[in-house]
Amino acid sequence: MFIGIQEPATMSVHEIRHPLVQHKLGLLRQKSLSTRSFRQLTSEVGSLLTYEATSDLVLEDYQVDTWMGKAPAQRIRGKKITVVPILRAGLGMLDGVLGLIPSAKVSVVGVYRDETTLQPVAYFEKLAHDIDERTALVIDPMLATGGSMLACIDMLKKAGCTQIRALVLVAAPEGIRKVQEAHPDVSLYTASVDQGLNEDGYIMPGLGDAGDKIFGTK
Ligand SMILES: O=P(O)(O)OC[C@H]1O[C@H](OP(=O)(O)OP(=O)(O)O)[C@H](O)[C@@H]1O
Ligand SMILES: O=c1cc[nH]c(=O)[nH]1
Ligand SMILES: [Mg+2]
Repeated sequence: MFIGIQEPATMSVHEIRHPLVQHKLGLLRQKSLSTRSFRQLTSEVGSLLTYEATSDLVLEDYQVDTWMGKAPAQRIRGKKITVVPILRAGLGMLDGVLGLIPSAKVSVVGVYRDETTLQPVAYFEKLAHDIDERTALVIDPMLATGGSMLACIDMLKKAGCTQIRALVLVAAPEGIRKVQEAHPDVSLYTASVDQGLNEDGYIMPGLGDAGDKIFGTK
């Protein structure tokens, strides 16, 4: 029997208004931020989004042996999670997510957005062999047009994965709509639903090019 998180029939969008998340998001938006600080904050917000996205994991009761004998305790039932970073920028959130779920399997997906057409180009896929039994937490700092997230979800579903949650630092309404229409069963956790996209497909105000900021490539 699959024991995981039960997904609602329609896509739910969770904008996490927690003060720590909003404070860190403000810092991430600063124009002059070092690669080191951007990387650190991306990981921290990734961790806080994970905390929210796992708040309905199913618990089971058990007895723990303590210093004074048996005592009632609870543990997560199943523990079947795979984290799915979308290369490259998704790697920036991975440490933070694994900090809270250290034993999760990691399924890596490579997708980049063609700079001219804005269309997603899938180039890598290495998924947990039992992904059909796992809840997937897809991580990517940016949901812009939604093309990259859609390409990733398509890969996961093709491999038999039925429980998918997307964790992004910032989301554009255009991308949310696209994912919502194609995959209403996928829930989204984000620090901010931003204003929208500019003519180059960048999120406004967004974070700029997250991949370049995490890896220091521009
Ligand atoms: O919603 P979309 O319009 O598809 O855009 C979002 C994608 O763009 C960025 O990746 P990018 O293509 O820059 O690749 P990188 O992470 O390797 O820099 C970002 O990390 C998302 O994956
Ligand atoms: O605003 C955006 C859009 C796509 N990719 C980014 O890194 N930033
Ligand atoms: Mg990039």
